[in-house]
Amino acid sequence: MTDPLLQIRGLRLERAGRRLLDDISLAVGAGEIHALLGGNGCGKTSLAKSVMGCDGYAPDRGEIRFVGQRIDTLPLHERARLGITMAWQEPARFEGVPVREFLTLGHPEADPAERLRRVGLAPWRYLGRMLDKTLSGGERKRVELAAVIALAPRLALLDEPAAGIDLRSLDEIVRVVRELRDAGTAVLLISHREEMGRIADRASQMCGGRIIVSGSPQHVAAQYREHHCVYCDGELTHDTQPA
Ligand SMILES: Nc1ncnc2c1ncn2[C@@H]1O[C@H](COP(=O)(O)OP(=O)(O)OP(=O)(O)O)[C@@H](O)[C@H]1O
Repeated sequence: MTDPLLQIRGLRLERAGRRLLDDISLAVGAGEIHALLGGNGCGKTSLAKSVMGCDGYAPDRGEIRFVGQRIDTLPLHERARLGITMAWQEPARFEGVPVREFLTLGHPEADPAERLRRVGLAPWRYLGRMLDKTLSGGERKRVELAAVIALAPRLALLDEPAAGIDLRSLDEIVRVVRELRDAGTAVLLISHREEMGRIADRASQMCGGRIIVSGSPQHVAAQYREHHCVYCDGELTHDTQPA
């Protein structure tokens, strides 16, 4: 890969005496889907939050570069301005916001109906709804993806876009993620579902805060299925080692 859009080197994150991220190195190219697979609690979301610049996730070691520029000390809003966006695993922060408003945040001139159509949702059915528990999981994921697409980000961090959704919705989400990639967005696709790895151009598997294998999606998915982790034996995270 020439000149990756996102380049992470030697990233370490320690919190509450635990090493949540341990020597993470990862590169994602422009217009590439990179799947980050791993079981519960292995550090996928923590890594995404470090890249996005969320409060409390500044790395203790290592660097994050975006288009060659160090971004690990920039605040979240500056990273967003550079074109990085994240779809949250738990979009609780937008609970109760009208769908129409959610899809035009910061862009009052935008057409929310067109945004819904792009993710296969009928505008007449959803524009009057709220982002709350009356939306099904799959509907909510699609509304969330519609908001990401609308931003046309250079890098989208998608945290479990397929969590809790049915097979039909999964097909829709796969289609939308591919469209995002085809429009030039680099995607870091976080999932614990092996089949999401298959839609990627490259993949990595995390375990215990480390990346234990990177390569072709087929290779990583096969490894993930077998879960041959050389670093841990079912431990969720590695305790911080004394210096
Ligand atoms: N700020 C924090 N302070 C202490 N521990 C944290 C913090 N953030 C995350 N953790 C812990 O770090 C580990 C990794 O969490 P993370 O959310 O990154 O995992 P994940 O791979 O995304 O898991 P899942 O698939 O279950 O969402 C978990 O054990 C979690 O409890």
